[in-house]
Amino acid sequence: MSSFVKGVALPTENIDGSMLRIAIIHTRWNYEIVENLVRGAKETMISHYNVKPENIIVQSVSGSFELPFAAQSVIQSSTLFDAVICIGVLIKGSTMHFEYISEAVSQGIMRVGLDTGVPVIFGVLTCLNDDQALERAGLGDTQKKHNHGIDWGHCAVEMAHKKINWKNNVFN
Ligand SMILES: Nc1c(NC[C@H](O)[C@H](O)[C@H](O)CO)[nH]c(=O)[nH]c1=O
Ligand SMILES: CC(=O)[C@@H](O)COP(=O)(O)O
Repeated sequence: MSSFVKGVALPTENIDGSMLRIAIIHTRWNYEIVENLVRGAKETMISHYNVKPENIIVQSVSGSFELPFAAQSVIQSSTLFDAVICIGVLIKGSTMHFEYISEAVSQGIMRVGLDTGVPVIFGVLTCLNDDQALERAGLGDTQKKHNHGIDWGHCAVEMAHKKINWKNNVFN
């Protein structure tokens, strides 16, 4: 059995997030799981990068299919956001609904980021059963559990920081 642990290495540079403004848009579908993912992202940005709690705007929508529209609408508001994190949990049921939403949401979220120029983080779990979702939100009772919301918090701050640097031709 491989000892390789799947996961993401943290950014190498020290990032000061104290001036960043981040939006988190989450679903109310599977909210017990979503709630922990949101918590992980928020706490990571605050504790690791000094993002101010008042600069983290949290909005909810019904389900994951609404996330791309919500992200676009929030970005087009008069508030300038440095990054947006879309958080949802899709759990396969007995129809093809899961497959259609998963594809539409992933393509939609990517398109909003590319169209607007604001980093939009894909924080949607696409799970085949409840246990997969619980494990990836740091819940449940397996040793492998890990809250991916933490990863998304790191990613949002890094992409916001790099977007600003790259715009100013800083490539350190
Ligand atoms: N089954 C799940 C959904 N379904 C709802 C859709 O996302 C959408 O809200 C509805 O079709 C109205 O447009 N959403 C999730 O986030 N997770 C699910 O497991
Ligand atoms: C992801 C979904 O839409 C899914 O949970 C819906 O369940 P079903 O396919 O049984 O209607």
